[in-house]
Amino acid sequence: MTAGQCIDIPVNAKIKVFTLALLNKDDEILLGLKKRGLGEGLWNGFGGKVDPGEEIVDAAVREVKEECGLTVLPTDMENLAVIHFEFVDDPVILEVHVFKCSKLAGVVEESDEMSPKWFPRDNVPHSQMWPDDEVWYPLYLSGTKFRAYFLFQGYKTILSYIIRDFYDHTVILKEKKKDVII
Ligand SMILES: Nc1[nH]c(=O)nc2c1ncn2[C@H]1C[C@H](O)[C@@H](COP(=O)(O)OP(=O)(O)OP(=O)(O)O)O1
Repeated sequence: MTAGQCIDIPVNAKIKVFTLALLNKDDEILLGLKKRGLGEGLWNGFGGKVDPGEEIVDAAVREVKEECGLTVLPTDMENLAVIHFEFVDDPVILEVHVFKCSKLAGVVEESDEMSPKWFPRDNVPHSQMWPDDEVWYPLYLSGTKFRAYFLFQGYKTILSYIIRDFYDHTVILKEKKKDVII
């Protein structure tokens, strides 16, 4: 999906594309404690920037290998969501492509960037995760594909968000703090 296809951000917005992989085994999800960079100190899925010319799904596969040692195949990566994050006073909007995958090979290994750990899928440490995760996590659990837009003030406060059905763009969830215009 490109910026022009998202109805909640300006067509000419400056976009940086990222991946985020949610890896499942039985009733558990593998999260990594981020050791550095964006989201340091938070439990998160595995992912990062898409390199120039790289397919988004290939970037997702590469980041999984780099960050937790597991091997996944592009064909087993199911596109769950596209989430746009805007930060007040930052002209760059992050476009995060979220994949889920249950076919995992290899051994989980700690990396320079992430310390991985399995959690029960219905009991993840939301107080130590990005605040948006708590909003959309139920959709992941129910297997609902979605598109979302979050407006942040700093990295801890969500000013507004809107979550839409992936296919027909109908609004699933929406909230905004008073006085925020979206
Ligand atoms: N609000 C948010 N909620 C969330 O759950 N994940 C987010 C998020 N904002 C960003 N992310 C994810 C996307 C991506 O997987 C990760 C950030 O990627 P990084 O900065 O770690 O990229 P790279 O691994 O390419 O970085 P370097 O290797 O340090 O260049 O955080």
